[in-house]
Amino acid sequence: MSTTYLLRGVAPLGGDRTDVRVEDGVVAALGADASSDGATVVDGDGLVLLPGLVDLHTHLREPGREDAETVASGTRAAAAGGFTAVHAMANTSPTQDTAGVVEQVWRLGRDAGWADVRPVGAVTVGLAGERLAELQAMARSAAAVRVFSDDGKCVHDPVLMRRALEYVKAFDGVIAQHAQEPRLTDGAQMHEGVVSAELGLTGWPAVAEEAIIARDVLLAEHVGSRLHVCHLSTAGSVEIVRWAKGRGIAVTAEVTPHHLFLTDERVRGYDPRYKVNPPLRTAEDVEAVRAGLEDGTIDVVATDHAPHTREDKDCEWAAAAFGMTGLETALSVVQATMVDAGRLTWADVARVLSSTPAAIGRVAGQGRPIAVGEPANLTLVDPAARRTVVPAQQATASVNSPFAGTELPGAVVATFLRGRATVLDGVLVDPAQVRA
Ligand SMILES: NC(=O)N[C@@H](CC(=O)O)C(=O)O
Ligand SMILES: [Zn+2]
Ligand SMILES: [Zn+2]
Repeated sequence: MSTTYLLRGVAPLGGDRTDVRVEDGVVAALGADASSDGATVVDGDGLVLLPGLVDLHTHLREPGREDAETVASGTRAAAAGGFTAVHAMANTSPTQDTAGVVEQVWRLGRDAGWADVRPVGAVTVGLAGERLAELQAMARSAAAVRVFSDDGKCVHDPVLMRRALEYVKAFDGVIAQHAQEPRLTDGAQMHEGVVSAELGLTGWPAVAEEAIIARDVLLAEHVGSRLHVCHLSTAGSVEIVRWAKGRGIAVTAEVTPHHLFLTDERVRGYDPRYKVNPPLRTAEDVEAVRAGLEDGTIDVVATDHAPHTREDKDCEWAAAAFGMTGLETALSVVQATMVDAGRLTWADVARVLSSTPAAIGRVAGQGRPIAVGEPANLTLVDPAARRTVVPAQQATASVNSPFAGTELPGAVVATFLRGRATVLDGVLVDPAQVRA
């Protein structure tokens, strides 16, 4: 029998305080109807209750790079960050380009029990950009793939991109594009601008991202399919997506926490923790992505949690891998940059970090309203908490956080996956112990 919880005096979506009873995996009662009989009481004084967070863009690294992360360690990090579902990116080894591999990842997630794992299927075989992977077989597999991406690589061949967009319509899928024209980013090490010129590093121009997004929204319009833009990072990209939405094109876009917070000025110290794809941009770009998230042009915040081993990160700038961890700091960064700045409400946070990513990924039972009878996928947050990020204390198996040593607002007090606590009193609760 599962534990029953009474969340006392919590503020759903930051609104009025109420009691919430969690029983048998669902929200069983609200307000005066929510009795504490037989329940473990959680004091919710000052706490905001959100639907469990859903990440559209997570690298779990298994199979292939279990030295950087596993499905178990990555989903543990997800639970610690308040997530109840993650989309596991396809750039594993072997690539998630067959029904067999996506089912393996889905099963590892189910067995670990920390969060729902929705594998992303590769668009092309081996991410090579040459021929389409078995999209339909992945969609029809137990993993029920709906999001397809060659993330890390761009589907740069327009004919292949057109075919992929056409093909996924049959099973309500979406192509999530890593928008990067490869010929314009050959050997690029950071954002192309004033700082790259001063440092003498090969630059990565904004147009390399914007040209692909412009092409893809037109392709999506032409074939009448859904397009999702991964980790959009420039002011020009925001403008193109705003234009496309105005035209009625079915495009959605995500921004990462790090692109909401950090600029290319960080690269001056040559610390590879700040090396990421797409690169950290300018202060003007940061303001544009914040404004885009505020006005709804950008639909989603997605972590692009990209764990790397010390060997792959602790080296000279040019040799270091691209990527930063993010699952355990995402909510705090969104609070710092958007909520505390008065640009998003907690209800907006629920939209950009839960209901909209769940809708884009067609994730059943996640991102739902906090209402009686709904699955109890919930996150309880203390917005008044402050903490300094210490990567070695995080649940992720890697330490490449760009926020190490930074003080951030907010803390996850509890996470519930279908009524079972994966985090309680700010401490991870091992699913294996609950089952035993
Ligand atoms: N974001 C990154 O810098 N790296 C990602 C790939 C990606 O998201 O493009 C990775 O897999 O390490
Ligand atoms: Zn990417
Ligand atoms: Zn990625």
